[in-house]
Amino acid sequence: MDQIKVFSPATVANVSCGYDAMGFALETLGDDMIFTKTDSKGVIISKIEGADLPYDSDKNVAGAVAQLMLKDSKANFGLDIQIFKNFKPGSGLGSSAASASGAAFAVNQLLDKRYPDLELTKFAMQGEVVACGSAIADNVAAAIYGGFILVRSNEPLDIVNIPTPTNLIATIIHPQIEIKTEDARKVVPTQIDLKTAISQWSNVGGLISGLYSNNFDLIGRSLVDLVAEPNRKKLIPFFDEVKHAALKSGALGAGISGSGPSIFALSEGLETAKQVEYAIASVYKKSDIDFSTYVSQISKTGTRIQ
Ligand SMILES: Nc1ncnc2c1ncn2[C@@H]1O[C@H](COP(=O)(O)OP(=O)(O)OP(=O)(O)O)[C@@H](O)[C@H]1O
Ligand SMILES: N[C@@H](CCO)C(=O)O
Repeated sequence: MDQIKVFSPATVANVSCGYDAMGFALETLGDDMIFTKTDSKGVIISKIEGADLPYDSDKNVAGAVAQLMLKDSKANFGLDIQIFKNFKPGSGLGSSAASASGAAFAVNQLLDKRYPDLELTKFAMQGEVVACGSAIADNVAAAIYGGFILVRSNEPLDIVNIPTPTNLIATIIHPQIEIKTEDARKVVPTQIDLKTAISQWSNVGGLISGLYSNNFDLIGRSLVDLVAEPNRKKLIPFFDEVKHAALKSGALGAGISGSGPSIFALSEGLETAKQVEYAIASVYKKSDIDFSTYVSQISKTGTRIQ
């Protein structure tokens, strides 16, 4: 195979109670990327559409991940990468993770599937270091594994796929302001008290149990974040109003997607998810902030060949 076209999904990290530990992939939103083998070694980024991003292969996460993998595998070829961004960097929807995971997946295909998903996740995490300075696994693991994932351990890396009810639907609103993950991480406390920690890990247990058992009430009760959301929500205009509108219109729960500014809600069934979309869009319609909304199933497959 000399060329491959891949789709790499947008992802919702944290999912309220699981800061840096949980995430899921969206079915309908993501980036397209084309990878072509070249005779000369090295990685060139020849096209980027949809966002203003570095062409320098050391600074673009896709280029950085591809270089690492070509070096590690002692590949006898180079790469030309084209990136078509369908959602903006700094959105909280894992833009850098989509590029990093897309690169890890595509290069692996061109190497005849040498690496398992866990190793691909480790390579893609190095892309997150380029994007925000931290080797965060939640977005990239969700993109590579698909579905809903738990990062059970960072060292050694241990990713667990959590089954999800098929009629669990995500509604997303993305106000068009940019929040860099690096900045949003600075407002999250590095220490929390035991009472807060107990509530947080109880909710993680409740959410995972609810996903396994199709218990929508339990999923809703568990979508609570006492660690990142109270500190980050001030960065997101109308966050409380959007969350209130989502819950009032039938969502099971709502919270910040990744490091924001996107806000996600989870609902039982497409019809409710669309009502939630209408309700939360109404909040931003009253302001002068541009926004996009998405309604999507949780992607079972994640990053895939187009
Ligand atoms: N291929 C790429 N795609 C997206 N961002 C990239 C890419 N290459 C480099 N970057 C840089 O990564 C930063 C964006 O990453 P950041 O983690 O802040 O946003 P995000 O991935 O949308 O957010 P989140 O992880 O919260 O969902 C920007 O500084 C951007 O220039
Ligand atoms: N877990 C990360 C996701 C953003 O990449 C955060 O919330 O900072």
